[in-house]
Amino acid sequence: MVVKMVFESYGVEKYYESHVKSVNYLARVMKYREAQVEEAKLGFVAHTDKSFMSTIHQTNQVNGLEIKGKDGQWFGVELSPSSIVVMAGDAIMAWSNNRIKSPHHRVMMGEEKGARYSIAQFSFMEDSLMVETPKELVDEEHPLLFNSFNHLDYLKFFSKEENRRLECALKSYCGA
Ligand SMILES: O=C(O)CCC(=O)C(=O)O
Ligand SMILES: [Fe+2]
Repeated sequence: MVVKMVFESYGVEKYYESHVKSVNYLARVMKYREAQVEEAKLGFVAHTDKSFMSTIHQTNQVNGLEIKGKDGQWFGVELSPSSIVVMAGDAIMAWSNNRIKSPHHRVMMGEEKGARYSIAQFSFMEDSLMVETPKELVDEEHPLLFNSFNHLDYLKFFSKEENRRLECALKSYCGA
């Protein structure tokens, strides 16, 4: 639904049908233990998602998700039991020619409130297709910033130890 709105808002809804037909989904259930000592608060290291789009649903009342804002400051998100976070991944950042940014996020755990549970779903483009910026999103003011790429090959690139520490893996992988 959100992806459809994004396609419509950029006037490229004609690509939406073929897009939804060519994404696969991966779901992951997470349990984060409460921090045992002051230093051990990091539940999930800061990262950007490598997906096209992600959704995160926290299944209990223990918050911990933090997002890095444009100003570089981290802020925590308080999630109600019914809320679903929609997070842009690296692939939609490339697709949108950098209009939509994939934010850095992490999970920080406190010591008191007990374990945190969440379910995340990630969408990925099928192997036979490329993540490609629609030509409508490229013009003189917005030159093409990312070359088209195979999504699974990008995941393989990122899974290599030496590429995990890159400041922006996407730019290193397919920056134009
Ligand atoms: O559990 C969360 O809130 C975030 C999980 C996450 O960022 C991820 O799995 O990529
Ligand atoms: Fe994530």
